[in-house]
Amino acid sequence: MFDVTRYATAAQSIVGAGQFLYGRGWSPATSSNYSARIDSDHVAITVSGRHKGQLTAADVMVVDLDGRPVQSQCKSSAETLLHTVLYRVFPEVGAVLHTHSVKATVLSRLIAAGQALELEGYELQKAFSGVETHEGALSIPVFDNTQDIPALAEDTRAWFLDHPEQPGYLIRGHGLYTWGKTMADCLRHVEAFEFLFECELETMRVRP
Ligand SMILES: CSCCC(=O)C(=O)COP(=O)(O)O
Ligand SMILES: [Zn+2]
Repeated sequence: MFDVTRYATAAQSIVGAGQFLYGRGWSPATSSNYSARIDSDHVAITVSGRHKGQLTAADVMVVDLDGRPVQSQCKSSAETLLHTVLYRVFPEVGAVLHTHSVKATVLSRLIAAGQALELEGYELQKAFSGVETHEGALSIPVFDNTQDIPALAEDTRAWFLDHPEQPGYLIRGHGLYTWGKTMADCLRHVEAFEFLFECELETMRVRP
């Protein structure tokens, strides 16, 4: 059982996130999925296939941390396990956002297999929770795209148990996953990533 008021608050934060992210062009054509924690065992998450710029509370459902629907006949996001694994690894996380921007998609295809996206020397790194200086390096892993979501969820679980300080990851040719204590933190992380992706792509353009 979950608290209905907490569910309604989580659903509203997801609807608002969709309006913002779709408006920025980062969640086109029904892509992306969003979630917000309700309590230690339940997460509100987008129903699969919904238009993220036109979400209402009816497009948000509840799953448990194994990704099973709770009091819903809907099908949750095809990538539900990529969300629930993060809520298990990081008990303090309150929101997870997955986006499909052009820059995340293109940049992820330019990173060689087995390499991470290294972000270093940018003042905007401080937009990530817990980062106090531009002098550190962020190492954003790029996982190969796959339709085997349980296997990808397990890969991300293993990687982030070892690297809990990293704020997100890319899936090659697919998109970005990031998270935060609150939905506001998580939205700030998406924005920061998008700025940094643009900087990296622009650097490659002027200095190939
Ligand atoms: C049209 S995008 C293909 C699926 C995807 O990658 C995505 O993010 C949306 O899937 P969902 O099941 O969450 O709607
Ligand atoms: Zn996706």
